[in-house]
Amino acid sequence: MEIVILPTAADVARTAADAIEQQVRSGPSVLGLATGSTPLGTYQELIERHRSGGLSFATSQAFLLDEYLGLASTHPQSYHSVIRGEFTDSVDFGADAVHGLDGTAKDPASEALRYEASIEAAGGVDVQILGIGTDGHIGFNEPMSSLASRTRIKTLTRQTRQDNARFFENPADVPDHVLTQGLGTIGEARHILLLAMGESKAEAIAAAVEGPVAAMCPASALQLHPHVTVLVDEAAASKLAHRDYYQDTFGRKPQWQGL
Ligand SMILES: N[C@@H]1[C@@H](O)[C@H](O)[C@@H](COP(=O)(O)O)O[C@@H]1O
Repeated sequence: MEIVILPTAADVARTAADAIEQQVRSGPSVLGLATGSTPLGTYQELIERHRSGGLSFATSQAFLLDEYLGLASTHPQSYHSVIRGEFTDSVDFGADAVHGLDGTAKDPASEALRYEASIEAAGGVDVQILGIGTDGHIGFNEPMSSLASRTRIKTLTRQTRQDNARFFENPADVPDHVLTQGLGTIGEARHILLLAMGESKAEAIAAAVEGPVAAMCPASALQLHPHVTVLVDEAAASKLAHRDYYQDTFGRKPQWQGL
């Protein structure tokens, strides 16, 4: 795991965009996209680089992490709609290149299997962007999710429903259930970028990075992954015990090869 502490949220967004740009410019790529407010600055950066820097996503594909059960892809708060509005419609992904889970599938268990198969058929995810919930969830893998879990239905905690209520007109409209890639599924991405900004994420980041690997903090499963880059601003890094070490080592690898 590489922990990169940056002065501001804008620096986190730029650095994440650098890693994604490098991947996309290397050839046809499969990106794993997260929703939530955390990656929005990164998506803005990528849109800007598409418009003014010629960055093209035309040969790339994207897979969403998760989806609310019961929301059609046309519902404004479905993650399908959100990712289109915040990112993918503003760049040049091909038609059908942005994949998501169908929240209205009649048989969610089959939908989960279909999704796993489609990620595999695409060759797996090259770079996965992740935010983190205040309780340490990634995707919608709430505490106590199996560290080996695959795409499946999950029930949201009260905390997550409260955290996400700000996106809905009425807090009671936040669905109880979701479909989410599992921790095992996410862990197959070849490079994972975990992003966090602000003090509200400081505890979750400390538990994910320095705590024990435990289902109580699903993001701690990332400690088992060979290539994770954690990009945090000062506030989100504020509860890390070994900040000095991370700051001393960043950029000083014997053979620096970027993120
Ligand atoms: N399923 C999403 C996660 O993918 C996201 O990381 C988390 C944090 O959201 P935010 O970035 O808005 O803090 O929220 C949701 O629960």
